[in-house]
This record gives sequence, C-alpha cells and structure tokens, in this order.
Amino acid sequence: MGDNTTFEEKKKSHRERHSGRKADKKKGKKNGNSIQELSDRKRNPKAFAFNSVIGAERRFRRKQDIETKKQHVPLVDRTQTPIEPPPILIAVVGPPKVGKTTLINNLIKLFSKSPLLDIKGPVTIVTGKKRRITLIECNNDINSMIDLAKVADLALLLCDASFGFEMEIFEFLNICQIHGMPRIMGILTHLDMIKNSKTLKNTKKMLKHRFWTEVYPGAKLFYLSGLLHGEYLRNEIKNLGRFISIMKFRPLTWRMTHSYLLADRYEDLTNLELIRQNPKCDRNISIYGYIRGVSLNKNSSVHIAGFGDIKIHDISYLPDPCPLPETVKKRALIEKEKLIYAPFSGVGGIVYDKDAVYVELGGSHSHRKRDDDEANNIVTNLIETKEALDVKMQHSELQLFTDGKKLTADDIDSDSSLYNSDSEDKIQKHSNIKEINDDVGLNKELNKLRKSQTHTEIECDGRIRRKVIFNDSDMDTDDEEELVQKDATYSTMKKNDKSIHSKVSDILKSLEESNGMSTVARKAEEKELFQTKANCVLQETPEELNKNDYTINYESSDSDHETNENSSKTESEAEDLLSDASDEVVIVTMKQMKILAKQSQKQKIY
Ligand SMILES: Nc1nc2c(ncn2[C@@H]2O[C@H](COP(=O)(O)OP(=O)(O)OP(=O)(O)O)[C@@H](O)[C@H]2O)c(=O)[nH]1
Repeated sequence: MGDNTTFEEKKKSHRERHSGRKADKKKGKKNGNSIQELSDRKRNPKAFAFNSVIGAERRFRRKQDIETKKQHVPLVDRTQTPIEPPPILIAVVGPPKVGKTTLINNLIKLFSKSPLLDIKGPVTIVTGKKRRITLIECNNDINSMIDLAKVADLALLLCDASFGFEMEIFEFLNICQIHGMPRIMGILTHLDMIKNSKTLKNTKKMLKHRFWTEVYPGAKLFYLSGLLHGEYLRNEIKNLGRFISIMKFRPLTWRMTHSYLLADRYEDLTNLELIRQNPKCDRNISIYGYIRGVSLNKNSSVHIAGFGDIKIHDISYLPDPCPLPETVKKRALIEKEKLIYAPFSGVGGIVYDKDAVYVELGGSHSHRKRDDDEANNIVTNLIETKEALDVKMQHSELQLFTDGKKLTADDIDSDSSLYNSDSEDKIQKHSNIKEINDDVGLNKELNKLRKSQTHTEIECDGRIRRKVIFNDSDMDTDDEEELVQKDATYSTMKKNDKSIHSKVSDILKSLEESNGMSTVARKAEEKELFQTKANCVLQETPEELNKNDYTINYESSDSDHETNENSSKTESEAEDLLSDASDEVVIVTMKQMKILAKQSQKQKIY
C-alpha cells in the first residue's frame, strides 16, 4: 500500500514546453506558418545558395533580358478616335487555289450566323465586344499585294503544305519589308493530301523552320488539317478565330502619322448623260470606308492607288454601318450583335448615304432577293442600260479558240491577218505599252526581287506553280527521305520538259526536211526568229503579251495572275528574254513553237 502512495506521489503532471524545436513547431502551427507551408527556398535556404557565381550571373542576365523584351516604348495615340477604333484589317494572302476563299468563308461563318455565298471585296464582321475585323482576299498579282501590304494589320499567309512554299508568299513578304511589316501568321492547308504520318511530321517541321527563317523565329504557324464537307475542321477554325480576335497589334509608325482608308464601297455620282457623251469625262466618285491612322484633312490631296493624286471635294461623317455593341451585357456576343457588313458582296449598309433616299430595287447592295418576274426585269434592265446597242456591238468581242485572239468589229471590217498586224498598228501598240508601263523602275525592282529567289515552275492541275527552292540545307536526314518522294514529281516535270524538247526538235526537223535546210542555216533562222519574237514582245499590247505567254517567269494559266502582270512586261524584260532566249526558250509553250514554225515556213515560201 505504502509503495503505491510513493508511486503516485512520484507521478508528475505534464508540463508544456515553451521553448525548443518542438515548441517552435507547435507555435508555427498555431500561427498558420508551419514549416510545411514555407517555400522550398525558405525551408532549406542552404540548398538554394548558388554554387557557381558565373552560372548565377548568367541566370540573372537571362531573366533581365526576358523582362526587358516585354517592355515596350509607350505608345502615343495620335489617332484621336472619338468613338471606336476602325476594324482590324486582315489580308488573306497566298498562291492560287490554296484555300483563301474557303478560309474567309469559314471565318465569316464562325463569327456571324449569315454565311456569304459569293464573297467580293472586304467583309467586316463584329467578332467581340470590343473588336471588329475586316477580311479581304489578296489577288495573286503584285499590284494587289502592294496595295494590301500598305494597309493590312495582319496578314494570313496560306501555303499548300503538300506542294511547299510558292513564290507569291515571298513576293508578299518582300513587299511588306519595304512598307513596314504587319503581323504575319502562316497557315498550312492541304495537310490531308499527305497520307504518310512521318512525311506529314517532317513537312510540318520543315515548313515551320523555313517560315521562321523568313518571318521571325517563333512566328505563329497554324495547321488546317483538312476539309470536312467542304469546310475546314470547326475546332481548328475556332482556334484560329479566337487567336485573331484577341491578338494585340502594335501599329506601325508611318501609319500612325498618316491617314488612310480602305474603300468598303464606292459610288459613281457622275451624270450618266455626261458619261454617254464622253466616256472619258471626269467622274465624281464618293468612296465609303473607315478612316484609319490620323484624321483626314479635307484640304489635303489623297492618293488613290491606280489613279494618282486627287483633291477631295468634301468629307462627311456617316453613322457606323457595322457598330460594336453599345452595352456589355454578357461576355459573349448575342445573335443581334453579330453584325456583318460587306457591300460589294451585297450585304448591309445602303441606308446610310448622306444626300439621297433610296428606293430598293435589288442589285449589289440589296438585302432583298430580286423577284424574277419579267416586267420587273425589263424595267431594271432598262435602268441599268448605259450604252446604246450599236455602241455595245462596237465593243463586243468574239473569241473562237481559247487563248486565241479576240475578234472585234474592227477586225471583221478590215482584212488584216490575225497574227501579223501592220506596222502602224505596231507603233500604236508600242506607244500604248509605253503609256501603261510608266512604272518601269518598279518593274525592274520586281524582276530583281524575283531573280533573287530561285524557283522552279511545275505544271500542276493545269496551271503553272512557282515553287521556291532553298539552297541552304535546313533539313535533317528525315527530310531527305521525303525529298526523294517529291523528286518523283520533279522527274515528271522534267519528263514533260524533255517531251517538249523532243517535240520542238521534231517540228524543227520536219521543217528542215521540208525546206531542205542545213542545220547551220536552221540555227541562224531560229535565232532570227527569236529576235523577231522578242521585237514582237515590245510591240504588242499587254493583253496580247498575256495571251501568248512569251516570258517564262510569268507563264501561268491563272487568269488573275495574268491580267495584273501587264505592267511588269517591259522592254528591259524583253531584252532579258532575248539574251536568255537560246537556253530558256525551249520551255516556251508548244503553242508558241507552232507559231514560230508557221512563221518560218512563211518566210521560206516568200
Ligand atoms: N484537300 C484539301 N482541299 C482543300 C484544302 N483547302 C482548300 N481546298 C480545296 O482547294 C480548292 C480551292 O480552294 P479556294 O478556297 O477556292 O482557293 P483560293 O485560294 O481562294 O483560290 P483562288 O481564289 O482561285 O486563288 C477548293 O476546291 C477547296 O475545296 C485542304 O486543306 N485540303
């Protein structure tokens, strides 16, 4: 018993610790800053002390570099836009048949609920609470590229991945370098044409590498992996659209200090009677569009591309045809706010004209579908008639063969032959060319630009595509495999060339036999022919130049491409052609060789 009492007496009550490691831990827990919640660096500072001073210095420099890169010079907003900034201008650029129209259609469908069937001119859409975009397709000619490079905020460069980069893309990039680079985004299409997954991977890698070399490292490149029911995959278009609608733009200095405008539509206000009396009379045109850059001064002259410097008669402010939503109710746009404005395509905006009340008869700017009843059509046709019947007949043309000469009323009156026009005609045409080609300097520059980029011409889908060849070896071994596959295409091309060679020589041989000429005489004749041909190049109108595809660099079956390269066919080019004629003329089309052969026959006969 006594033992038990001593044991109980010995038992001490628990005393809480007030100092020491455990007490500190407990205190920390109570206060909410336990050691577990501390960051690694604080919990174990010794582990994070740097063991190499040089490494630490490098890390510090790198961090500072990244931070400095993010900092921009503050922007001064000189635009003084009273209300909303104008829509962002997006140019869709790329070689023919690469998918430009399909892409624009898909983007329009994504942002607005009314898809356009036939897109003409710029299309403005509201894409967000604070953003509108104007989409415009760039034609495949130098003039359109120059015009758009001046004004575009963002250029979407489309490339057919199954074919590779074509000259059009580099022409546009070179033009942009002169005008000031807008934001550039690459888009690869036709990826579904590459069936082998390894080749697809390599192609993507190779094109991305090349794109980064040409634009800047890290430039955004989108992949559109194929078509489904004639449209790109919805997810990919959605991503692209989202990217476009949140993208930030740094305006170019030149643009911020000048005012410029992209015409959404225009109207000819000239009296029709005056035009009838003199088709070349001075016209009064009103141009509608958003003013970009600084505000436009009424007293200044404006330069209209393709026309020259013109004085402004009057400027007036019109209500916005495609306004942003007034109040932000929801995060996303409601249906009513998804506006679209595309007057050239026949959507929106006729009611805003300043001095006229319009009665809607249908036509390009109309919302309403035109009735097909006959009486209505007769009246509308009468209103639209601008020329009398005899004038129309005078201007009408008849073309018997594709690529053949168009016959006009004058041709039928006179007995002149189709190919050989008389010398007066030639002189007249020559002077016409001189008038049209005022910008010889520009063309020379363009020629230089074209020569600086090596390319090969490949006939594909009935048209000639100019594939860019890069001399540097920026591909790894995997890419070489793929090149072997592509070589198959080139060899077909070479075969074609060979067949042309053989056909040409066959024709010449048969000529020789029929005329009993020696080889030396034939060669002399051949050279003479090229001389005459080159002279013809100087003397024919640009339209004829296009028709006959004399030059090798510009040979193309695409109509857009042809019509707009008129001005670039100059005398200097013809001289170039002449100097290169002995080697390159073999690539000139069969059609031309036949013409040459015919001419040589004629010469022999006479
Ligand atoms: N397989 C495949 N076909 C495509 C792709 N993109 C476009 N196409 C097709 O290519 C053809 C030409 O497309 P468009 O959108 O008219 O090309 P474009 O660049 O506007 O042509 P132009 O206006 O004549 O210069 C159409 O038949 C499209 O269906 C693609 O990614 N894959």
